[in-house]
Amino acid sequence: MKQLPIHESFFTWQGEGVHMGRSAFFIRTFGCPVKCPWCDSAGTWHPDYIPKDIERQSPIELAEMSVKHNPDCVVITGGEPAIHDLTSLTTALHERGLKVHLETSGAFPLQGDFDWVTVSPKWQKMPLEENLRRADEIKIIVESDNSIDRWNQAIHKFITTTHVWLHPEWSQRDDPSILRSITEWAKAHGSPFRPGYQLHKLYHADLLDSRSRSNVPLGGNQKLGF
Ligand SMILES: Nc1nc2[nH]cc(C(=O)O)c2c(=O)[nH]1
Ligand code: SF4
Ligand SMILES: [Mg+2]
Repeated sequence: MKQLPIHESFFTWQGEGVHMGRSAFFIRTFGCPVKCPWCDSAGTWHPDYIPKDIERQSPIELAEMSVKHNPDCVVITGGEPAIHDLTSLTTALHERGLKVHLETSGAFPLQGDFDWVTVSPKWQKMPLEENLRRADEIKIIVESDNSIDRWNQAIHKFITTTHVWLHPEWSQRDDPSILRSITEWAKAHGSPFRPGYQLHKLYHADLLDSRSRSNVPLGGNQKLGF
């Protein structure tokens, strides 16, 4: 079976979205062509931050590691996991009775069988309509005061889910006008919009597993040369 380049895998809990707080084994694939200026996983793609020791691992090996922890779900994230064919991995996980969740920008066709799909659209590479329709939840990263309005105009026709999360971009998580724009939108529009947060970061939960690597947040810094 085809091996996948893996940036890291670790046991923690899902820090975001509908499944927030559920125990989760994370598999973070290596590689992302989207290149967001505030990416918080730049070690998966940015030339200045790529670790030297990226391993290729087989779907069976990854599934065996996952099942040892008896997690509520296995989250495949990245990077951009959908640049890889994940069919063998999702099969191997399902054969072990595990629920398989995907975190994706939605810009690439999905290959694999997923129990839950989170699409977080990015301006750098727009999501496919079919992925927006398929999404069980959508996560909008609010990076400026008009982010929500712009995304709503761009994608509202393709939204089928009742969970559209509004997350402050992490480097601006204390910015009052970003936070106010989220609160005001949620109050004015109601469902499907919901203010969200990356709760695992407040807990530093992922770092408690020594197999996790520290986040590399670009924080919108254009000088980092992505
Ligand atoms: N605990 C935890 N929850 C998460 N939910 C989505 C994550 C991601 O990086 O895609 C993430 C992550 O990196 N850690
Ligand atoms: S935020 Fe996600 S889509 Fe954007 S560069 Fe980082 S890994 Fe890629
Ligand atoms: Mg993360």
